[in-house]
Amino acid sequence: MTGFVVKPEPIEVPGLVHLHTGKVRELYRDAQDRLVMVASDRMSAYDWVLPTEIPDKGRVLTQLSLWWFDQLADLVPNHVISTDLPAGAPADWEGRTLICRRLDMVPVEAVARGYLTGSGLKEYEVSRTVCGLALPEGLTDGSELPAPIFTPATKAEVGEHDENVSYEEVARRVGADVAAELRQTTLAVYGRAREIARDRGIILADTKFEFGYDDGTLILADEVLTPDSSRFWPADAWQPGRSQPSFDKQFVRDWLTSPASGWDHRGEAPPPELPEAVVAETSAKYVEAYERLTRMRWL
Ligand SMILES: N#Cc1c(N)ncnc1-c1cnn(Cc2cccc(F)c2)c1
Repeated sequence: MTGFVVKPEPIEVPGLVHLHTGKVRELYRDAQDRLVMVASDRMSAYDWVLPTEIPDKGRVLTQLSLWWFDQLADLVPNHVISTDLPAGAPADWEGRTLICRRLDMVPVEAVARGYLTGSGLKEYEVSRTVCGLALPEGLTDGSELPAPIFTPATKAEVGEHDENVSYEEVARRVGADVAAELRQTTLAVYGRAREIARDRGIILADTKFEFGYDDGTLILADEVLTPDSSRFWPADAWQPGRSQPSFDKQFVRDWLTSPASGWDHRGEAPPPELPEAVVAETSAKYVEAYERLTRMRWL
């Protein structure tokens, strides 16, 4: 259950209709029936939206997503129309706002995994499968899979975990043709992205895409290949058999699980505010992810 310590009130902007408050993003619709996606500086960890924001996180991850959309444009079209600020929007939305085509969304979280961890590991430990796909014996937390797999999930209610489903269940829900196109495109995009990341010393362990259709064409939507939608691991610290250090969340996880926080992440109490040092280190990690992946300086 992803909880908010304090659920944010959406900002009212003339001409925009607020549609949804996500864990770390807001969704609006404009007068031209386009979507306006605004990335906040909120961060989630241990199924909570933390009370402390991470400076510049929303802007860094939006610019990273735009860079990935560009890297992938030959594989799949995307939903971004522009990054122009809607009239009357707050100035601090600059750089973290995407104006997007409104699509007929496929109600499936299109997940690709190249490594075994998280919910996939949990299923594997019971059944030696993930989403019903048989995997070899002997795999452990962080193991590289023999080949990347498509492991779809159904979108959970706000605050709940997505539920892994089989490919056959996806085909039952959206039809065989859409299921096949979803799997093929997800694995092609993951394959390209994992190579780009690996060339930069970063393992893209897994990632979640959202797709929609526009006039019969499959379109890549949402945000893509950010540390919020993906697991990024520093390649030089990869060691199967244990939980891998997260590229962006490790400082926060380490502090929240240390005696210094006075918090039990398995309990019901909301998490405490983060110390300034942890905030600064985490903000720097998002900038580092941007600079290493894009090979551009974050100015
Ligand atoms: N992307 C996209 C999209 C599109 N291009 N067309 C129609 N619907 C969506 C859409 C609907 N929900 N979401 C998830 C979402 C994203 C961002 C913030 C949130 F709060 C929630 C995406």
